[in-house]
Amino acid sequence: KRVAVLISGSGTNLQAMIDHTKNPGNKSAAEIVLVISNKAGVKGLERAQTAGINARVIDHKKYKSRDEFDAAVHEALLAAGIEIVCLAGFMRILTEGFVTKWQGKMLNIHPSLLPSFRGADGIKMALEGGVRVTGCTVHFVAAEVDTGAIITQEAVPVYPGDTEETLAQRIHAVEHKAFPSALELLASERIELQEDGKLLWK
Ligand SMILES: Nc1nc2ccc(CNc3ccc(C(=O)NCCCC(=O)O)cc3)cc2c(=O)[nH]1
Repeated sequence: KRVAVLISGSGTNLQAMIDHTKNPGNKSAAEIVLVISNKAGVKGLERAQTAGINARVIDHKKYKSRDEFDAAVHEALLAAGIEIVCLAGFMRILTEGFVTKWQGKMLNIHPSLLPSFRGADGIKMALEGGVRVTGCTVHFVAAEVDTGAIITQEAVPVYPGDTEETLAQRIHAVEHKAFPSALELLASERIELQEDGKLLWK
Protein backbone atom coordinates (compact mmCIF):
# COMPACT_ATOMS: atom_id res chain seq x y z
CA LYS A 1 0.00 0.00 0.00
CA ARG A 2 1.20 3.52 -0.90
CA VAL A 3 1.47 5.56 2.31
CA ALA A 4 1.80 9.30 2.97
CA VAL A 5 2.93 10.66 6.34
CA LEU A 6 1.80 14.16 7.43
CA ILE A 7 4.13 15.95 9.87
CA SER A 8 4.60 19.36 11.48
CA GLY A 9 7.97 18.87 13.19
CA SER A 10 10.86 16.53 13.99
CA GLY A 11 9.10 13.40 12.72
CA THR A 12 10.50 10.83 15.20
CA ASN A 13 7.46 8.66 14.50
CA LEU A 14 8.07 9.17 10.78
CA GLN A 15 11.61 7.84 11.23
CA ALA A 16 10.31 4.77 13.09
CA MET A 17 7.90 4.05 10.22
CA ILE A 18 10.61 4.61 7.59
CA ASP A 19 12.93 2.20 9.43
CA HIS A 20 10.13 -0.37 9.78
CA THR A 21 8.91 -0.28 6.17
CA LYS A 22 12.43 -0.17 4.68
CA ASN A 23 13.58 -3.24 6.65
CA PRO A 24 13.22 -6.18 4.21
CA GLY A 25 12.98 -8.56 7.18
CA ASN A 26 9.60 -7.01 8.06
CA LYS A 27 8.10 -7.85 4.64
CA SER A 28 6.00 -4.71 5.13
CA ALA A 29 2.74 -4.28 3.18
CA ALA A 30 3.29 -0.52 3.43
CA GLU A 31 5.58 1.71 1.39
CA ILE A 32 6.02 5.35 2.45
CA VAL A 33 6.11 7.29 -0.83
CA LEU A 34 5.28 10.85 0.31
CA VAL A 35 5.88 13.10 3.32
CA ILE A 36 3.96 16.37 3.64
CA SER A 37 4.75 19.00 6.28
CA ASN A 38 2.64 22.10 6.96
CA LYS A 39 5.81 23.79 8.24
CA ALA A 40 9.02 24.45 6.28
CA GLY A 41 12.49 23.64 7.56
CA VAL A 42 11.49 20.90 10.01
CA LYS A 43 13.73 17.89 10.70
CA GLY A 44 11.10 15.47 9.42
CA LEU A 45 11.60 16.78 5.88
CA GLU A 46 15.34 16.00 6.12
CA ARG A 47 14.55 12.50 7.39
CA ALA A 48 12.37 11.93 4.30
CA GLN A 49 15.00 13.28 1.91
CA THR A 50 17.72 11.16 3.54
CA ALA A 51 15.48 8.12 3.02
CA GLY A 52 14.88 9.07 -0.63
CA ILE A 53 11.19 9.74 0.00
CA ASN A 54 9.37 12.53 -1.87
CA ALA A 55 8.86 15.37 0.64
CA ARG A 56 7.03 18.64 0.30
CA VAL A 57 5.73 21.59 2.31
CA ILE A 58 2.09 22.69 2.09
CA ASP A 59 2.09 25.80 4.30
CA HIS A 60 -1.34 26.34 5.89
CA LYS A 61 -0.56 30.06 6.27
CA LYS A 62 -0.59 30.40 2.46
CA TYR A 63 -4.28 29.37 2.25
CA LYS A 64 -7.29 31.58 2.90
CA SER A 65 -9.24 28.84 4.69
CA ARG A 66 -8.90 25.45 6.32
CA ASP A 67 -10.92 23.96 3.50
CA GLU A 68 -8.51 25.28 0.88
CA PHE A 69 -5.49 24.00 2.80
CA ASP A 70 -7.10 20.58 3.18
CA ALA A 71 -8.03 20.56 -0.53
CA ALA A 72 -4.36 21.21 -1.44
CA VAL A 73 -3.28 18.33 0.78
CA HIS A 74 -5.97 16.08 -0.72
CA GLU A 75 -4.82 16.93 -4.27
CA ALA A 76 -1.20 16.08 -3.41
CA LEU A 77 -2.30 12.74 -1.92
CA LEU A 78 -4.39 11.84 -4.98
CA ALA A 79 -1.56 12.86 -7.35
CA ALA A 80 0.76 10.44 -5.53
CA GLY A 81 -1.79 7.59 -5.59
CA ILE A 82 -1.88 7.46 -1.80
CA GLU A 83 -3.95 4.69 -0.15
CA ILE A 84 -3.16 5.29 3.54
CA VAL A 85 -2.41 8.55 5.41
CA CYS A 86 -0.53 8.61 8.75
CA LEU A 87 -0.56 11.70 10.99
CA ALA A 88 2.77 11.76 12.82
CA GLY A 89 2.93 14.84 15.02
CA PHE A 90 0.73 16.69 12.54
CA MET A 91 -0.68 19.61 14.47
CA ARG A 92 -3.44 21.02 12.22
CA ILE A 93 -7.02 19.97 12.83
CA LEU A 94 -8.41 18.52 9.57
CA THR A 95 -11.86 19.47 8.31
CA GLU A 96 -14.75 17.01 8.39
CA GLY A 97 -14.81 16.99 4.56
CA PHE A 98 -11.19 15.85 4.38
CA VAL A 99 -11.62 13.28 7.17
CA THR A 100 -14.68 11.84 5.38
CA LYS A 101 -12.70 11.45 2.14
CA TRP A 102 -10.03 9.46 4.02
CA GLN A 103 -12.42 7.61 6.36
CA GLY A 104 -10.93 4.25 7.31
CA LYS A 105 -7.64 5.12 5.56
CA MET A 106 -6.13 7.66 7.96
CA LEU A 107 -4.30 6.89 11.24
CA ASN A 108 -3.11 9.12 14.08
CA ILE A 109 -0.92 8.44 17.08
CA HIS A 110 -1.77 10.15 20.34
CA PRO A 111 0.52 10.23 23.42
CA SER A 112 -2.05 9.02 25.99
CA LEU A 113 -4.36 6.04 26.56
CA LEU A 114 -7.47 7.45 24.86
CA PRO A 115 -10.15 8.30 25.77
CA SER A 116 -8.12 9.80 28.62
CA PHE A 117 -6.36 13.11 27.95
CA ARG A 118 -7.60 14.01 24.48
CA GLY A 119 -6.28 17.18 22.80
CA ALA A 120 -3.02 18.91 22.14
CA ASP A 121 -1.19 18.06 25.38
CA GLY A 122 -1.85 14.47 26.45
CA ILE A 123 1.49 14.03 28.23
CA LYS A 124 1.19 17.15 30.39
CA MET A 125 -2.43 16.30 31.30
CA ALA A 126 -1.42 12.76 32.37
CA LEU A 127 1.30 14.19 34.64
CA GLU A 128 -1.09 16.77 36.10
CA GLY A 129 -3.77 14.09 36.48
CA GLY A 130 -1.43 12.08 38.71
CA VAL A 131 -2.03 8.80 36.81
CA ARG A 132 0.39 5.90 37.46
CA VAL A 133 -0.02 4.41 33.97
CA THR A 134 -0.27 6.22 30.65
CA GLY A 135 0.92 5.39 27.13
CA CYS A 136 0.02 5.90 23.48
CA THR A 137 -2.92 5.14 21.20
CA VAL A 138 -3.07 4.61 17.44
CA HIS A 139 -6.56 5.30 16.13
CA PHE A 140 -8.48 5.95 12.93
CA VAL A 141 -8.97 9.68 12.44
CA ALA A 142 -12.59 10.83 12.97
CA ALA A 143 -13.98 14.35 12.54
CA GLU A 144 -14.07 14.91 16.32
CA VAL A 145 -10.45 15.11 17.49
CA ASP A 146 -8.96 11.99 19.09
CA THR A 147 -12.26 10.03 19.08
CA GLY A 148 -11.69 7.61 16.16
CA ALA A 149 -11.75 3.81 16.56
CA ILE A 150 -8.76 2.61 18.59
CA ILE A 151 -6.40 0.18 16.83
CA THR A 152 -3.42 -0.32 19.19
CA GLN A 153 -2.39 0.97 22.62
CA GLU A 154 0.87 0.58 24.57
CA ALA A 155 1.13 1.37 28.28
CA VAL A 156 4.03 2.90 30.18
CA PRO A 157 4.44 3.52 33.94
CA VAL A 158 4.56 7.07 35.33
CA TYR A 159 7.31 7.30 37.98
CA PRO A 160 7.42 9.73 40.93
CA GLY A 161 9.63 12.62 39.89
CA ASP A 162 8.82 12.18 36.20
CA THR A 163 8.95 15.40 34.21
CA GLU A 164 7.23 16.04 30.86
CA GLU A 165 10.59 15.24 29.23
CA THR A 166 11.25 11.93 31.00
CA LEU A 167 7.65 10.79 30.48
CA ALA A 168 7.62 11.94 26.83
CA GLN A 169 10.80 9.94 26.18
CA ARG A 170 9.23 6.78 27.67
CA ILE A 171 6.05 7.31 25.60
CA HIS A 172 7.98 7.98 22.36
CA ALA A 173 9.80 4.66 22.82
CA VAL A 174 6.51 2.73 22.74
CA GLU A 175 5.01 4.97 20.01
CA HIS A 176 7.80 3.83 17.72
CA LYS A 177 6.55 0.25 18.12
CA ALA A 178 2.80 0.94 18.15
CA PHE A 179 2.57 3.08 15.01
CA PRO A 180 4.41 0.67 12.65
CA SER A 181 2.38 -2.27 13.96
CA ALA A 182 -0.96 -0.46 13.48
CA LEU A 183 0.13 0.63 9.98
CA GLU A 184 0.98 -2.99 9.17
CA LEU A 185 -2.48 -4.16 10.31
CA LEU A 186 -4.18 -1.65 8.00
CA ALA A 187 -1.80 -2.06 5.04
CA SER A 188 -2.17 -5.87 5.15
CA GLU A 189 -5.97 -5.51 5.43
CA ARG A 190 -6.22 -7.34 8.75
CA ILE A 191 -8.35 -4.48 10.12
CA GLU A 192 -11.06 -2.30 8.62
CA LEU A 193 -13.16 0.58 9.89
CA GLN A 194 -16.85 -0.39 9.83
CA GLU A 195 -19.62 2.00 8.74
CA ASP A 196 -20.71 2.29 12.41
CA GLY A 197 -17.23 3.57 13.31
CA LYS A 198 -16.21 0.37 15.09
CA LEU A 199 -13.07 -1.59 14.31
CA LEU A 200 -13.45 -4.86 12.37
CA TRP A 201 -10.76 -7.54 12.77
CA LYS A 202 -10.74 -9.58 9.55
N1 LIG B 1 -10.47 16.00 12.29
C1 LIG B 1 -9.36 15.60 12.93
N2 LIG B 1 -8.19 16.21 12.64
C2 LIG B 1 -7.07 15.84 13.34
C3 LIG B 1 -5.85 16.48 13.06
C4 LIG B 1 -4.71 16.18 13.78
C5 LIG B 1 -4.75 15.20 14.79
C6 LIG B 1 -3.52 14.93 15.58
N3 LIG B 1 -3.75 15.31 16.97
C7 LIG B 1 -4.02 16.63 17.33
C8 LIG B 1 -4.82 16.89 18.45
C9 LIG B 1 -5.08 18.19 18.84
C10 LIG B 1 -4.59 19.26 18.10
C11 LIG B 1 -4.89 20.68 18.52
O1 LIG B 1 -5.81 20.93 19.31
N4 LIG B 1 -4.08 21.62 17.99
C12 LIG B 1 -4.26 23.04 18.30
C13 LIG B 1 -5.13 23.66 17.22
C14 LIG B 1 -4.37 23.64 15.87
C15 LIG B 1 -5.28 24.12 14.74
O2 LIG B 1 -5.79 25.27 14.85
O3 LIG B 1 -5.54 23.33 13.79
C16 LIG B 1 -3.78 19.02 16.98
C17 LIG B 1 -3.50 17.71 16.59
C18 LIG B 1 -5.94 14.51 15.05
C19 LIG B 1 -7.11 14.84 14.32
C20 LIG B 1 -8.39 14.20 14.57
O4 LIG B 1 -8.51 13.28 15.43
N5 LIG B 1 -9.47 14.61 13.86
